[in-house]
Amino acid sequence: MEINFYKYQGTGNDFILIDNRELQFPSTDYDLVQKLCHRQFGIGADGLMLLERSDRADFKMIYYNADGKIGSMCGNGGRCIVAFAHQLGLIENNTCFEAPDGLHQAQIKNNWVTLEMSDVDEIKVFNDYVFLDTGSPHHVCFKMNLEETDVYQEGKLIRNGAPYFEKGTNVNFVEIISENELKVRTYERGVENETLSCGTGVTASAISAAHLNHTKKLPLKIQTLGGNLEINFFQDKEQSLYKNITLSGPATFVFKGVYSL
Ligand SMILES: N[C@H](CCC[C@H](N)C(=O)O)C(=O)O
Repeated sequence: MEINFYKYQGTGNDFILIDNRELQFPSTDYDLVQKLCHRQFGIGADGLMLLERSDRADFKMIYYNADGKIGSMCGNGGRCIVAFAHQLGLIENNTCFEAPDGLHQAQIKNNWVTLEMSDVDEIKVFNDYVFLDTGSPHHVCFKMNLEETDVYQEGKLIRNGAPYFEKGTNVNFVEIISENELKVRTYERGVENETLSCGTGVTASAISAAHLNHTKKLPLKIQTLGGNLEINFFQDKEQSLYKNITLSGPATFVFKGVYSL
């Protein structure tokens, strides 16, 4: 069997994309997904996405983490699948697609994709961290010096510890740069490592920073190891309600190929 795939990256968060409108991909073969994502034995990626038909939107996004398991929402992946649908000629500049956490509106201009994220109406603030769900679960903590943070070791401990344990969480470390700029580094569950960028993580970090009054202006500009992203939203702080949240940044086609089983 041959698998035609496309490789995309959004600020260095990289994905294998497969056009599965004919449902030819063995979508419950999680070992195969893990193998395809493997950096030494496969194509190599942080995650894999299937583009399928949807009966209520332009297309449907199925997302797997690099460990082969079905993941929750992926923000950079969502931006990349919009660029992929555009490359396939499936959409023009505006789209609405189905993702693990519901319907998403998005816009593409050249290789810049603006993706509307799910509303956030629950933010748990603890002494030394914030927890919220932006389509995927995120633990957010603030650091004075991100360059010196051991994201892998600290992230792994938090991801596997209480109260998350096996189900896990993604873990974000955030440094405030100015009233509308942040630096974010993320340990991703399902990849079980630091990735160069995490879209739902950057979204969670931006909302947490605004919620704690660390930032004052919008849009927020976020630096990740793999490039810059932008976050905007409407904020009703008293209600802990954040809506019309958008994540914007580049989504780039890298190469396509054929994998033989
Ligand atoms: N890289 C992704 C997050 C993937 C979510 C995954 N790590 C999980 O929690 O299942 C992003 O850009 O939002």
